[in-house]
Amino acid sequence: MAVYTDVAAEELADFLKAYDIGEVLSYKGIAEGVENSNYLLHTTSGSFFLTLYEKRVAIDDLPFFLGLMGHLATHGIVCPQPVKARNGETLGRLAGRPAAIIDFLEGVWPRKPNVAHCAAVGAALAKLHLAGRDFSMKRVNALSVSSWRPLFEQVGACADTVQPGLHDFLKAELDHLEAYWPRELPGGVIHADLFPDNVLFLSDRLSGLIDFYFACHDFFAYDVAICLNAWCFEPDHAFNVTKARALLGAYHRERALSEAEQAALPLLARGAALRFLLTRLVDFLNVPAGALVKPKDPLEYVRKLRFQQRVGGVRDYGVAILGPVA
Ligand SMILES: Nc1ncnc2c1ncn2[C@@H]1O[C@H](COP(=O)(O)OP(=O)(O)O)[C@@H](O)[C@H]1O
Ligand SMILES: N[C@@H](CCOP(=O)(O)O)C(=O)O
Repeated sequence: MAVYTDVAAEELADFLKAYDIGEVLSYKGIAEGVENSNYLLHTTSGSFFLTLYEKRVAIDDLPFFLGLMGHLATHGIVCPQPVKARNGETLGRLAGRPAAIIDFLEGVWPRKPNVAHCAAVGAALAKLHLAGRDFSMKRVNALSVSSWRPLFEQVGACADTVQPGLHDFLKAELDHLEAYWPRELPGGVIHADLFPDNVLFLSDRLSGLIDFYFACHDFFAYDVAICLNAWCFEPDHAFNVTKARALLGAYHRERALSEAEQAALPLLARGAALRFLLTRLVDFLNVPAGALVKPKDPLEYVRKLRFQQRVGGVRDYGVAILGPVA
């Protein structure tokens, strides 16, 4: 459950006066997600999603996120569209937080992703990267390699209360990544959080991408690495090369991964694992009093990072070097 900010019915009714989406019939806090306060909103005009943006979303970044969703839709990417108030604005303020209403997408996120899901996500990610090439707004990745040491220092010795020895493990990994992080790879707009809970399916068809609140400019292959970690491990923590091959192959057919991107993938996957390990650690150690949220397990990403540390090359992802696309 992620509701950090409660919304009183009177506040909501007043907020909705600025919109042309009918009268409230019901609104309920959403049990999923950990970053923002989300409500499923039913009005006499239909179903919507109301999001109150919390600590990790900077208000100045919201025009980028909301503008990106609008831009991607013009390129055929199915994603939520921000609802404009009568004054044309997509961003408002509710219960003391920046807030927006976006349309509700039908679909279910896969709790047990299969190989077909991984192929669909690989293709969708490549299409998203291509669609973002002419998006005019820019946003630096606030959670790239330069942000990881401050997160590590914020956690400090408390890391060892989560797992003995974790502090030194994190420090060694951070030193390595800062020393070897790639300087130059193809980049552009990336989603940066395309986990299964942010990809909706209707039956076996991918029906929508959601949660663009970490979207930014960074290496395309880094976004691929995030998906390798998020989609290609089994509940018993084993890496599934069939899923990885499906995801990488589908991506490559839409947007060819260069040899340099393929060579960098294992290191990028280590960085992607460390990034989510650090934010999960911070959240795990700092659950706000009274917040209705179930923090995600940092140790899941310790295991994923240890796997990625042992990867020697893309062959360990089940693919030979991906050649030119026919
Ligand atoms: N526009 C939408 N349409 C349908 N479901 C949505 C939409 N946005 C979010 N959800 C649902 O709410 C959950 C939490 O949303 P998400 O944006 O991931 O949370 P957070 O704001 O914490 O990142 C998602 O996993 C999904 O199930
Ligand atoms: N996907 C991240 C945390 C952010 O999750 P969200 O559902 O709030 O977008 C993770 O799994 O650590």
